[in-house]
Amino acid sequence: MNRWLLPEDIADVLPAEARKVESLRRAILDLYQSYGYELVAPPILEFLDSLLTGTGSDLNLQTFKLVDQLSGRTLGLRADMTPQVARIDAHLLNREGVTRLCYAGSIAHARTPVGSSAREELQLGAEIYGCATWEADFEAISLLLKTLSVAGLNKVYLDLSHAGVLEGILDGQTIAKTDIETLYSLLQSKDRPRLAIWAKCLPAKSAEALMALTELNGPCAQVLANAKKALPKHKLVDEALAQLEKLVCATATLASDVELSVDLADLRGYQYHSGVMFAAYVDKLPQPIARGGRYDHVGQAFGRPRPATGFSMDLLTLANLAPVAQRKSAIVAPWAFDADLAIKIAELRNAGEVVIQAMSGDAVETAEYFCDRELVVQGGSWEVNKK
Ligand SMILES: N[C@@H](Cc1c[nH]c[nH+]1)C(=O)O
Repeated sequence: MNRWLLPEDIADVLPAEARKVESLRRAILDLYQSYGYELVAPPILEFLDSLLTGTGSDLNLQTFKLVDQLSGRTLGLRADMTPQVARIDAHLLNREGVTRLCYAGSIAHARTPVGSSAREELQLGAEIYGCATWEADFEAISLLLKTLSVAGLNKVYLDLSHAGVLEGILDGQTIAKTDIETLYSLLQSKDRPRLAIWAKCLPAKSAEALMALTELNGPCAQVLANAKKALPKHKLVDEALAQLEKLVCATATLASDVELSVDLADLRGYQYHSGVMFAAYVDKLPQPIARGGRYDHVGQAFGRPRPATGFSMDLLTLANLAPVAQRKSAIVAPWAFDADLAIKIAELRNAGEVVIQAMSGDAVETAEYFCDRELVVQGGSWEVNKK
């Protein structure tokens, strides 16, 4: 076996792509800064019980585990930074007002996520804590759309959903965790025959509502109007539909090229999501490019209830879809102990040029730069010439 083989669905990021990823990362974090988001950098490893606080079994299954040789305790390699950022807000910052945080860091999945071919991602996201009303969800959605536009992705399909609808329908029923997981996947795949069998144990009204959910998807106004008729009257359901209505109206005023739809059976987020949920899609990618939503219970699990909402995405996937950046042009310089040459190179670099020195006469090989000029001696001084 080749010793340099990498594990399945783990890959290197090579120069031209890495540069694209890095320039996007900088542009997006600068955008978040202009909105007042503060950058945080949680550790890549944590005690497993802390890492999974307030989350569901889906995140547990996605988390790589290892033993800490210092404490003997089990550590988890993060599969999602969002709960870590909630921990920072709840315990380390301890603020009462609205806090906006953003982050960019590596995460790893124990199993390759459906539709993906990578177990490592560069997760980038923004979260708002301390605001329980829809304005925070709206800011998260607006910022998500701006982020995609910074990456050159302007045609976006935004799917909205709400965890409160299902919670309202199932209110008063005791359902085992594993059964709930099956329900999520049946709703996700809109598998009506199997859903009908699954729902047999429920009162007829709840079973009918679950079946109705699989058809409540499509243009927002129509779906929300149908939902009001088809779903049972329940405080949680009514609140969820009212929140979605407000968000849809506000999002429709955004100037970008967004196609909005509602899919009340699409609860594609992690199980910790508790309110409005959204997924953004772009052409040429079957799975969402970004996901987000409300998760008010995570802070509570850390001992300090804090409303929370936000979104995250994989920067590597985003960079892959972003239009190809032009190769930066570069100047090739010889390698020599020459004070004038050193001064000239420093001047050019200070002026923003890329200057690459050729070692011992070898040709410069680079995929990232386009070496279209060279430094040569002309009339006793170093000058830049076209190659
Ligand atoms: N981290 C979540 C998305 C999210 C961010 N903030 C709230 N939700 C995910 O990967 O699905």
